[in-house]
Amino acid sequence: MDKFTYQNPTSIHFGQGQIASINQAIPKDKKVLVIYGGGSIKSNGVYDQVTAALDGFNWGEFSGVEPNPQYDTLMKAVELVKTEGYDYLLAVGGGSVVDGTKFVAAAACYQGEDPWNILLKQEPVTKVVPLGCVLTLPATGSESNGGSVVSRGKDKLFFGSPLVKPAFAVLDPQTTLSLSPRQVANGVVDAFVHTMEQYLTYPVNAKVQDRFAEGLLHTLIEEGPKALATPDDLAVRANIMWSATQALNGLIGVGVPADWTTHMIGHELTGNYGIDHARTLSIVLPAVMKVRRKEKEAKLLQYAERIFGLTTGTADQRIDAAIEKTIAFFKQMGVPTTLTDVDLGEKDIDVLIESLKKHGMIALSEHHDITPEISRKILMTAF
Ligand SMILES: NC(=O)c1ccc[n+]([C@@H]2O[C@H](COP(=O)([O-])OP(=O)(O)OC[C@H]3O[C@@H](n4cnc5c(N)ncnc54)[C@H](O)[C@@H]3O)[C@@H](O)[C@H]2O)c1
Repeated sequence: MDKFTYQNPTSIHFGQGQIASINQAIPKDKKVLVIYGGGSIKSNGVYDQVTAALDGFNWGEFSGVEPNPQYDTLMKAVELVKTEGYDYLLAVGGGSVVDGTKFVAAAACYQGEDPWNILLKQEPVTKVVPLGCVLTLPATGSESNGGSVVSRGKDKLFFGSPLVKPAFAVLDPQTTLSLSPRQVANGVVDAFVHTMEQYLTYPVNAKVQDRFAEGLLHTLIEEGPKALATPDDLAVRANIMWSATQALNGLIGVGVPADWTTHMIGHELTGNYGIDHARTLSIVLPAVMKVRRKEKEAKLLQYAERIFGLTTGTADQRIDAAIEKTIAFFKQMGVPTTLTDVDLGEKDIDVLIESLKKHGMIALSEHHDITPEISRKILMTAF
């Protein structure tokens, strides 16, 4: 196991009715800006619960943060924070709203030339407006990590800072009951791929992280299809919600290598073609598993045995079967697993490779050896 320092400062308020706890979680002297998306929180009762919990606070609101939050929209919120003197941000929504709020938190305190450089040039974040969140879509883990993904035109870029980890996150599974089957499936697949990207590398004798990751994979494989078949089952939603948080709150990733190739190629698919984030991952991950089967052999065999009980046949046969079972799980969740499924052809690959190069994604993987040519091979394998 590699050495690490781990701290997760986000207080989690989990369970039905926990939105009320934001009344105690935010300091009373703060002026709070509630940031949300297209308004689903107004039809599912979440907005009413949030406003009730903010009784007695000085607060305002900013709506309209899009899926794959857009820089120009977020900069309007930054302006509002500065002109109105908000000193606390409350994100209410899915990963896009939480990510967008993290950027607002950092950009509102940014002293440099252009806040886009936080993403483009990875300029360090030194000060932020504090933030908390009410999560309505279990998927990204953004509710208790320091990551954020923001889009500007076709550029979809990532920044990370411990300073933007939310101070608290409310996770009430009840809020997820209004999600469409598509968004439920996307969330399960996103959490599954986060786990895989921190697990499917090479062994470093990190038994706790491995078995924790395997527990999350088992849970998502068991509960994901149930969430589609019995959409009112709150117990299923609770298990998915907690899995998604644990998949990317840093815990399974400490002391082990990670391979974010699937996410980085996936961002180009969303940036260029608008494909839902999770649906890019279900297309790219099986191809990464196929192309990198030698580099990942030991962990692929462990995955085959511990997740799918595959113990007979040659190593190659077990790996093939594990990849097929992964694809079958994605198909069960109703997400695409090939570029053909989303109507892309070979001509689109040049566009994607150029975007990867433009964004500096030229040395991906746990070995930093996935060049644009290997990314091309991965994409060609994804048909
Ligand atoms: N910060 C991270 O660590 C991290 C990790 C992975 C992905 N991401 C990013 O997060 C974004 C995706 O976030 P997401 O998957 O949570 O989806 P999302 O926030 O984009 O939401 C998807 C859709 O679901 C709707 N929605 C949300 N909650 C709802 C509810 N309870 N009922 C009905 N509709 C609801 C939203 O309005 C939106 O239309 C992408 O930009 C992705 O790149 C971030």
